[in-house]
Amino acid sequence: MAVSSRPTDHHSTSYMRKRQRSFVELSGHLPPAMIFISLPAYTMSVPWVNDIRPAVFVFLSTLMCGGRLVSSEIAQERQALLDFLDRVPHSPRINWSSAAASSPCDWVGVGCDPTRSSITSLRLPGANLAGPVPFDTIGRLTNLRVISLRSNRLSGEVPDDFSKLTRLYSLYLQDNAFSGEFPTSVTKLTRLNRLDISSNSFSGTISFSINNLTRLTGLFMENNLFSGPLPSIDSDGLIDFNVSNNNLNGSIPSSLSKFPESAFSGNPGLCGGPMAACSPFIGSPYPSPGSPSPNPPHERSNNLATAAIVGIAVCCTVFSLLILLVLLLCLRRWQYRRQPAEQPKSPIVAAASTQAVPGPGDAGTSLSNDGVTGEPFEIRGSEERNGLVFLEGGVYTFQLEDLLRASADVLGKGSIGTSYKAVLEDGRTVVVKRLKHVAASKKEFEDQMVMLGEIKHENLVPLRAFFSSKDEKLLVYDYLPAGSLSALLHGSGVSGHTPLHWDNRLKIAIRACRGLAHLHQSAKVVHGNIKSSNILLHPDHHTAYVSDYGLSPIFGPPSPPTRIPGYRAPEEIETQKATLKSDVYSFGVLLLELLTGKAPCQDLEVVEGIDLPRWVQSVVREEWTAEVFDAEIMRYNNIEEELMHVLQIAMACVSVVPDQRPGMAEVVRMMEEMGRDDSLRQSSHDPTKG
Ligand SMILES: Nc1ncnc2c1ncn2[C@@H]1O[C@H](COP(=O)(O)OP(=O)(O)OP(=O)(O)O)[C@@H](O)[C@H]1O
Repeated sequence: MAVSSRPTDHHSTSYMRKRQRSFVELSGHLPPAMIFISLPAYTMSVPWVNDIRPAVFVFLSTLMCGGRLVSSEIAQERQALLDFLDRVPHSPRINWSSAAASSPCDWVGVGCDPTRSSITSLRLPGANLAGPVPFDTIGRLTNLRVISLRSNRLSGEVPDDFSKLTRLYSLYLQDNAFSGEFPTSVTKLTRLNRLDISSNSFSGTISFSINNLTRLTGLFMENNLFSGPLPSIDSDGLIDFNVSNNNLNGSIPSSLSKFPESAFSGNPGLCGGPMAACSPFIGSPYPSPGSPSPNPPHERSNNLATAAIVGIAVCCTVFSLLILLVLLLCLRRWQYRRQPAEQPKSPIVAAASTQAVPGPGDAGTSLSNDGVTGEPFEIRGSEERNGLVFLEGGVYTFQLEDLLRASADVLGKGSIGTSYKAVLEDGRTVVVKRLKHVAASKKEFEDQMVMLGEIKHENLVPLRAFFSSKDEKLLVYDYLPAGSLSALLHGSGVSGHTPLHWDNRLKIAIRACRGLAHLHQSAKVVHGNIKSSNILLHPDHHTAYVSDYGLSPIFGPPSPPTRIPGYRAPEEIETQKATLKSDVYSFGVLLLELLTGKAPCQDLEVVEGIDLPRWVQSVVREEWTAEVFDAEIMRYNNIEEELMHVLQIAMACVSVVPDQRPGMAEVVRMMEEMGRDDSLRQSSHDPTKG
């Protein structure tokens, strides 16, 4: 077959697969321009399309470029890229082909505009690039919006012709060996939104011309050798700023004093702002050009007698020590008062943060998407950033643009959409759920999300943010690296099945039902989709968090037909409406799943899994109760009583008649009755305790 005879390159194939998974590209609801971008990525999954891609490219280019084979602009940009690669040592995975029919838009790390007529992004993080960036190579790519050359071994100065990249809005050069003075060429890029030159060897003073970059939201210059005073930087739009670990000195300009101490630490000569107060001898911040320059210290000293200077110095030192002492005391009092009001760190975020930052080679696979925009709107208790609404108590500071640029892996396709693990440029990981077939109006959707965002419980996965436009509905959650109960019990994809002790099963059950009881009682919210893939776990494998709650109202009734039938109560299947009591039924099935280790029926058509309640009933009726339990947990001693107790609770939950099922609070009470829960209750507020 043509497919097998075609030479394949492992790296480019895996890159293309990653491109396919970018959640922006996988849209079924994107604006037409974005669908056009997506098309090449989609087609990669069809092998024969891959074979005819070069021909199709030539044909389309001919059409679009009025008969010319490739537009002259992209041809020049293509040559600039080849010149760059020719002169810079690089990893073999960058296999850009100089063959005439090869479009740069299909090359690893290169992104183009929707008409494929110009190159708009160059992302080569961790690509083993070494040595200086040659002049007159990247500088010729004047249509670039994003450059990411981070985590390489690039050295020397940033070429002057970077100043020609005036359309650039993100420049990531961190984690290289660049040196020389502050790269003033970048201060001509007035559209820059993010500039990261951290972890390099830049030296000298930070140029005041940085103030030309009026659109900056993130400026990262930490871990360099910058010295001298910090210029007064206009920080109105700046959200992220860092100059830590340099050799800067002098007082921190008031415009920057809103940033935390960590943004300045590691500069022993810096003072003022969030750092210790300056001594009266330390000059005011680096003046802006044009402002009268203060007398240099040596001139002043010439005017004073040595004895007077010594006298003044001693007095001032004593005086400043006293002031410092008073300030420290005030600070301690202030911190003491502030402590109880501080937002507790979410255990989920803590768990997520234990996840390693992805390797440099993992990133840089998604496209920015100018097509996804939402009208700004105001919602009480939330913060809107570029269409992305962060809900109350939010712990994230990224923007929609960052999310769209993040590399994304499909975690799974569920009944209501697809979930992606999105790794942001700064290494943070979140889960983005892209919903499909939402029936609610924009207002209803937003109201429901804001209401869900207000629900807080230690066993519920909090909804962090959402995005809503006519064609697109996205939800953002914390990423839980340990995955779901379903994956642990039944194995998932490559990860095989992991044994789960009875103790842990019991703790998971108790914690999940506490989360559900909170939903039902305090928030009066029906979960609507309880199942083991919606019970997410802490790496300790016994702390559980219930996810995906309260989404039913935005879909129907009828509820999405693809919901797993094995968890659905008989009346729910009939009426297509989830209720508090149908949740109890689903939780009963979940308990049976924990007891039996068997997966409930997944699909009514393809017989997969079993009708757990009916199967358990039939086995128990024939007095083979012991056969019900998972052989894996039967290895433990003295647990029979607990097994029977949980089995009874489960069977009560799966009663056919809804009124005969207990309420969720009652289920919690019965589960806690076993007396196994004391340690849980103590530790439940402290995620560090087992
Ligand atoms: N916050 C998260 N952290 C880690 N994994 C998650 C997270 N949310 C979902 N997942 C996992 O991603 C996969 C897909 O989840 P998704 O919720 O889209 O589908 P589902 O749970 O299988 O079905 P449904 O859409 O009906 O809830 C599942 O294996 C789920 O356990």
